[in-house]
This record gives sequence, structure tokens and C-alpha cells, in this order.
Amino acid sequence: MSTPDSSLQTVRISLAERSYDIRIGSGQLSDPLAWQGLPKASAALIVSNETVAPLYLERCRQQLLGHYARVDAVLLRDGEQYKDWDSLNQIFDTLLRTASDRKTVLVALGGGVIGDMTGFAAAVYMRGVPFVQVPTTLLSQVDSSVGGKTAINHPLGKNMLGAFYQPERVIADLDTLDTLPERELSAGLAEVIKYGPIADAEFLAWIEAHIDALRARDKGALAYAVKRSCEIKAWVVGQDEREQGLRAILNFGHTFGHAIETGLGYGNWLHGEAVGCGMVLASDLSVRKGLMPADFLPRMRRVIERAGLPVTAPKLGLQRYLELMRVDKKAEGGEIRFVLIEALGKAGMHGADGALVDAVLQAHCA
Ligand SMILES: NC(=O)c1ccc[n+]([C@@H]2O[C@H](COP(=O)([O-])OP(=O)(O)OC[C@H]3O[C@@H](n4cnc5c(N)ncnc54)[C@H](O)[C@@H]3O)[C@@H](O)[C@H]2O)c1
Ligand SMILES: O=C(O)C(=O)C[C@@H](O)[C@H](O)[C@H](O)COP(=O)(O)O
Ligand SMILES: [Zn+2]
Repeated sequence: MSTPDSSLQTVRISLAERSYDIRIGSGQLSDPLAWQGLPKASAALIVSNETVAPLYLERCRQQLLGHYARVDAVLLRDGEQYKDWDSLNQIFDTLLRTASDRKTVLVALGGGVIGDMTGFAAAVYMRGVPFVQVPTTLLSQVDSSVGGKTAINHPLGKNMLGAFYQPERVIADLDTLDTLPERELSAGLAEVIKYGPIADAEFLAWIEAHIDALRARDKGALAYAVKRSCEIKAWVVGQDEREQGLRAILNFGHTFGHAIETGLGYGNWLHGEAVGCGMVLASDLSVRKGLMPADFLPRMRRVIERAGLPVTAPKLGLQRYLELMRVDKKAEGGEIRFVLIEALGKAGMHGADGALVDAVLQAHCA
């Protein structure tokens, strides 16, 4: 398998009239071609945060000024704990204070928290305005900017309030990853790893062979990881935009992961950390249910650990885990459903009785 360089690669999301391109490459923020052909409007609003704005806001604003007479910005507080109504309202307040009309283009500049909130704001402001994703974390480039899931958190559950709403374009500049803290890079690797067991056994092997290069931020390795992840996500979303079935495989590790995030309080563990650890637990469940051979668990644990992610889950107690997982969006009629691996590159939904979940938690919690 070749490792391409970081010059422009485009992945298409095919969703009829909601189709769009993901542009992946170095220098995209400063490339006028990346910003051409966006919806016509008199104004754009950049939504970012206090950490990302000093790094990339001006470059983004300059590009947008070539297309829109007015370019405003709203900077939200930084952190998963602020993915809430207050932050969302800050976006609406800015839009209304500036008398922004229904053609105004929202531009999400930042990681998944900014992207999810900006997308939700775009879905509901005046019943829908266009938006563009400019993801600046590895996690947002490989996953959250793509596919149109938008949301805010509720104190009782992750991403509980949201909408399916597709962006007009995704502009993923690989150079923004240069400034990403190491812990955030590792968090992004969790979602990269996810795509292997659920959809592409060869990609899992590639990740194992390139995990050190990815952590060292080798641009070619990152370019391939972002492109292949987006291709897999595009393949899934193109078939099942609104998660009627297949799309749920993208939730591998998330049933346990979201419980960890909510249970510990948003922001204590990063989303990618919780998903990484959640994949260890879900891999164990896949083995205990007889779907996968025993060596699958140590294989997954090793690659997740090598990515710099936690592999031991917090001890919240069986009852608390069950309570948290019962509000997961995949649960039906009170039955918790897990995405489990059925063969390398193939996943499906499965129930598990309390005793089995308890055994998994006993094995991995500390
Ligand atoms: N919509 C989806 O399909 C989807 C998919 C996966 C995750 N998510 C959501 O995404 C969120 C996690 O996203 P995330 O991991 O990007 O976290 P994040 O948005 O909190 O960003 C991580 C941190 O990195 C900072 N940052 C961003 N870009 C930077 C850069 N280039 N240099 C330096 N610092 C930078 C941010 O300010 C923040 O502190 C969660 O809320 C999760 O639920 C959504
Ligand atoms: O795009 C999807 O579908 C995913 O499940 C991607 C996940 O990585 C992401 O964390 C998503 O936000 C989780 O969705 P949710 O419906 O469980 O909130
Ligand atoms: Zn996720």
C-alpha cells in the first residue's frame, strides 16, 4: 500500500443534491481554489474558539473576504463541556445582532466541538443556512467534519440534541495538525483505528505498521490516514445518511465511550480517548460473544495503546455504566445494543446481557 504525499486529494460524499467534496492537503487554508464556488451570499460568519482563532482565523477570514462583503467571527469557549445551549446561543446571538440573512454562510473553524455546534446552528438558524467545515484536529479531519451529524451534549447524554445536516464542503488543511497537542493527535488516532476493524482489515494492518510515523506527524502517513478514513466514512454515509442501519458501525467503541465521557463529566476524558478505551471493551465483548477469535482483543489493545490512548476504563460501577448506556441512541426499548466486530473489516449490532457486560467491565476497569 503506498503512502501518498500531502498534495491535494479530494474525496466525494455522494448524497444526491447534498453531495460535496472533502479537500485534503497541505496549504489548503491559503489556497484560493479551496474557497472558490461556495454558496453566494453577502456575509459569512466564522465560528471558532479562543485556542484556534489566534492560529488560523486571519487566514480563513482573508480567503472569505475574497467572496463575501462581510465576514464576522464569533469565538466560543474551548472545551467539550461548552458543547451546550449557551455556546449555541452565542452563535444565534451573533447572527441576529448582525442581522444575518438566510443565505449567510457559517464556517466552522476548529475541531469536532466547533464543527458539531456550527453544523447544528446552521441546521436551525432561519430553518437552515449553508455551512462549511474547516476541521483543524486530526479527529475532525478523519471523522466529525464529514457526514452531517451535528449536535450538542445534554448533561445526561452525549450528542443528544442535534440534526443531520450536511456541509457544503470540507476543507482539511493537514498543516493545521502541526500545532495540535500530542494528546489531541492520539485522540484523533482512535477514530482512525476504528475504520480498520469495522470496514477494512488491510487499513488496520497499515495503521499498525505506521502508528509511530503517524504519532511523529509524518505528513505522508497523515495524508493517507485522513484520505482513507474519509473514503470509508463516505462509503458508509453514502449508503445510510441518517443511520437507519449500516451507519451505526461508525459507533464502534462509542457505547462504552460515550458512557465514560458523560460519567466522568464532559472534558475529563477526550472523546477519542473514551472511544479508544471503548473499542478495547467492545473488542472483548466481540470475543466473549464468540464473534472473533481470542487474539483479536490483544491486537486491538496493543494498537490503541501504541496510539497513546488509555486502555483501562474508569471504575464507574456496572449499574452506572448500564444507566448511562441505556440512553445511547442505538438502544431500543431499553435494550442496549453494541457495535461488535464479526470478522476483520465487518461489524454489526448485538445485544449483550448484564453478566457479559459485567465480565467485560471487571476485566478492564481500574
Ligand atoms: N459529528 C460527528 O460525526 C463526530 C464524529 C466524531 C466526533 N465528534 C465530536 O467531536 C468532538 C471531538 O472533536 P475534537 O477531538 O476535534 O475535539 P475539540 O474540538 O475539542 O478539539 C480539541 C482541542 O484542540 C484544539 N485545537 C483544534 N485545532 C487545533 C490546532 N490545529 N492546533 C492546536 N489546537 C487545536 C481545540 O481548541 C481543543 O482544545 C466531540 O464532541 C465528539 O462528540 C463528532
Ligand atoms: O458519523 C457517525 O455516524 C459516527 O457515529 C461517528 C462518531 O465517531 C461520532 O462520535 C458521532 O458523533 C457519534 O454519533 P452519535 O449518534 O452516537 O452521537
Ligand atoms: Zn466518535
